[in-house]
Amino acid sequence: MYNKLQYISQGNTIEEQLYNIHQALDAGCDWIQMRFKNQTAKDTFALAEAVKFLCEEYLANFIVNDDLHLAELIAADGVHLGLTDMKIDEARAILGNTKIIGGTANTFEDIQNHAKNGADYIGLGPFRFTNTKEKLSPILGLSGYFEILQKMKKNKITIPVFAIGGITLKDINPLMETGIYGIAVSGLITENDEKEKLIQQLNEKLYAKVIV
Ligand SMILES: Cc1ncc(COP(=O)(O)OP(=O)(O)O)c(N)n1
Ligand SMILES: Cc1ncsc1CCOP(=O)(O)O
Ligand SMILES: [Mg+2]
Repeated sequence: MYNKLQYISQGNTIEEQLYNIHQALDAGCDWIQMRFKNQTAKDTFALAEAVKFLCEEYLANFIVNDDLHLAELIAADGVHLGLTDMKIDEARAILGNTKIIGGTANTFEDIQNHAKNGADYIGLGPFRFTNTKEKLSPILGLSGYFEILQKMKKNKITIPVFAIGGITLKDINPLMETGIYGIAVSGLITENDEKEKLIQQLNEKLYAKVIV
């Protein structure tokens, strides 16, 4: 089973990225998604190699945002694909069944398609506005998650759903009550000065028993 907390990396340079990822690993994150936008192929490859090495050292899962070929090249644990990235079934055909493939969703229909096409998990969002990503899809809010998770239940779709977008500690209990599996966060961890304490608090809430 997957960890319930995924850290999405931040940083405009290789050094910033490595610093942030290292801090997250040190503080107890065991699932990293490397998200390094608008960079040269050379720098992205160099960062990916370094992150792979770090994640191996910390026994953490390592997935790459957007770039399936990079994930394949460096033998990452998987890839996260958005609605405008490579299609999930195409990615599955290339990566095989042993790698993790996550897919972004903003609607129930997106989830249906991803589940049918062989995704391992869904990143459903945005929960609320965030500065971390440009061109956000429509904001779902708690009611959006509730509606979509109810439809999943009705249609017996059981793929794990990770909430994403502007999530803070106090959002976790209400979000978990909608039936999500976990969360993917970037700013919350990157910008916190007491990361170890934060991650412990996040995990306590994420792994508390919730009856849905
Ligand atoms: C876990 C998770 N969920 C959603 C996203 C968003 O992916 P995408 O829509 O492709 O946007 P970018 O991250 O590529 O800007 C994600 N990265 N991770
Ligand atoms: C990648 C992505 N996709 C939807 S919101 C988002 C950013 C999440 O980052 P943060 O946790 O800082 O809001
Ligand atoms: Mg993407």
